[in-house]
Amino acid sequence: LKGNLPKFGVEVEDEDAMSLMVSQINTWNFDLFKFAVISKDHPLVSMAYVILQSERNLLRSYNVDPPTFIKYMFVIEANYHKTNPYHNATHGADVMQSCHVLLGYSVVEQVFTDLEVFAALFASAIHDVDHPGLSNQFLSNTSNELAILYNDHAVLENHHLATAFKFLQEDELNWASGMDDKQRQLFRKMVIDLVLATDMSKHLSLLADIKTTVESSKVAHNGKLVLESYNERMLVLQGIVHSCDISSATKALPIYKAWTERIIEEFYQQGDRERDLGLNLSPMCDRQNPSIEKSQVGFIDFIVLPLWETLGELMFPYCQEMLSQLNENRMYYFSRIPESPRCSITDEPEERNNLISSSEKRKNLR
Ligand SMILES: CC1(C)CC(=O)N(CC(=O)N2CCC(N3N=C(c4ccc(OC(F)F)c(OC(F)F)c4)[C@H]4CC=CC[C@H]4C3=O)CC2)C(=O)C1
Ligand SMILES: [Mg+2]
Ligand SMILES: [Zn+2]
Repeated sequence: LKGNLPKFGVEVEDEDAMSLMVSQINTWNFDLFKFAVISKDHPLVSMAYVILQSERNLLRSYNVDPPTFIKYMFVIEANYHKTNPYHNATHGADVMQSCHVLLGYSVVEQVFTDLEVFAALFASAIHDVDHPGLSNQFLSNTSNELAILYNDHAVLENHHLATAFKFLQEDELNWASGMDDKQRQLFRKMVIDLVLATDMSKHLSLLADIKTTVESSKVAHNGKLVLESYNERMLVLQGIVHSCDISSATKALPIYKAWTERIIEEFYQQGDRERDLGLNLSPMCDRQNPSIEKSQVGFIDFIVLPLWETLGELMFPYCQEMLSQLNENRMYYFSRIPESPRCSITDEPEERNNLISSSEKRKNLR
């Protein structure tokens, strides 16, 4: 099945522009939005092919037939909703590329087996497939069939996994047929553990477990992490994938702002539906009461910074650039938090006299 595959997995207009972008594939500030345009709106197919085939040669290591893998990735990409402002194929490609960068740092390189690296990159690529642009809470509150199917537990994350593995059952998409049973079983177990760890309701327990590992982790003399058990190794990989899933605030400001606009619009669209359904609006979902700057500062302070600080300790001296960018980005939004709306009674005395008292108003209205 050695069809002559295009160099980047997909046909592109401008091979030179694509080659130039691909030469930046190992950088943290890779511009996924530009890549989505240059790849002719196939950012996930081309990202997966470039990383797994050209950069890491992982397809060959596991007898994966490239044309079959590409066909599979086209189906996965087509099952990310293009209409989602945030949870679309570009986000999947972004998390995969971010993961590729972190797994390239020498402190973790050679610590993980090829199969573990393959599982983490594949999990990143499929981790939000068929995302409806709505939260687990919304699906449960509205008794969505997915919430019924998965009993309100990690509903979206279970659905992303089931969707990705269901396609793998189809003969013409089954790129894993070349792996031996033991490898395929372990690969499937790891991908499940990794995608389930992207459920934000698991964030605090995952962070606590990673902190415990950081305290106990022995960094070997060669500066490599020493991770004994499967659970320890999986914990670090879960931390890496989850950190990449909430890495937008660690990227260059223009990229971060673009992701923020997208997630907020997606939240607003959910809020519009909650309003129509007479439900309480979820946090940050009310376009009539925007709180973008405060939410970003809160999200950074409560969630992103604690996680990335811990990852920075685990992978020291790496991830320092992310932490400094994160602080810079925090200041950007913090400095733009609008001061609380001025109270109705102005502090200019003459104006105050013009304001008839509310009881006067009420009298006039009678
Ligand atoms: C209200 C606060 C002061 C205190 C607080 O408790 N929280 C958390 C909160 O309310 N959450 C938890 C995270 C949830 N969440 N949020 C995502 C997300 C992504 C990119 C964002 O911006 C930018 F980086 F692009 C972003 O910005 C945020 F400010 F909205 C949120 C996703 C993360 C992973 C999986 C699916 C998305 C998911 O589950 C949403 C509910 C606060 O955020 C601040
Ligand atoms: Mg998700
Ligand atoms: Zn995600």
